[in-house]
Amino acid sequence: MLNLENVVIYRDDKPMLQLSAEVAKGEVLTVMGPSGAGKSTLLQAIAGQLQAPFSVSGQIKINHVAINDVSAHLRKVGIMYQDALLFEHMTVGENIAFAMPDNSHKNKQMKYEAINELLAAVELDGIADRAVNTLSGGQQARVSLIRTLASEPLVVLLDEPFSKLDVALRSQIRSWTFSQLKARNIPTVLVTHDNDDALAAGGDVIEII
Ligand SMILES: Nc1ncnc2c1ncn2[C@@H]1O[C@H](COP(=O)(O)OP(=O)(O)OP(=O)(O)O)[C@@H](O)[C@H]1O
Repeated sequence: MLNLENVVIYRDDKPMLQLSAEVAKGEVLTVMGPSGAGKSTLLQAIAGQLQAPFSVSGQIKINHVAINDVSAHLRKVGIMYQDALLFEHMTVGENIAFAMPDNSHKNKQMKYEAINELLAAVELDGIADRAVNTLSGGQQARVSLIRTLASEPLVVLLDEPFSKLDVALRSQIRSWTFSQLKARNIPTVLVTHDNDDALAAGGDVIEII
């Protein structure tokens, strides 16, 4: 569960955005609002990655624990952006393996079986050994999703992750993404300008101004 309790984000010490919300496991909170309102900055705050000139007050809690009380590498927040941001010089399998927690599998064989299972869930069976730069945009988007899930996040933040995909692919990858997040009971915050994204997410929508 993700709780945002009286969260206020400041830019140069001036309040820019205020928000309280609760996102249950498997639910998606959609945040909409005009360009520049501070949506991406809010995601940075939830990830505990806020940098000057921004600051935050209030409480951000993941499973009832304030993020400030957890060191950065243990926060387990997965973020997806509009670019897949994969490591171009690695294979698909290496990209996913890199995201997996060190202790997630007993040996390499089990790790690769898990990777293939994840890839199969988005109809990408058998591409673990392909170089990332030989994949189409839609395939890269799916690998990016799988890589995020492989990191076993407690919370996922989606910053316009579908906006560069063409219309047909967009709705398919969107439904894959939401069904995978729901199946894993992951609370998710989606930032988007697209009403169809918000509808597909199926959860509460907050409009910030
Ligand atoms: N490093 C920075 N220093 C100062 N101001 C910044 C910095 N980064 C972003 N901003 C400003 O802070 C405000 C919030 O930016 P943010 O990217 O969070 O908005 P957004 O709602 O996500 O916008 P968009 O919908 O266009 O992505 C904007 O006015 C932006 O110009």
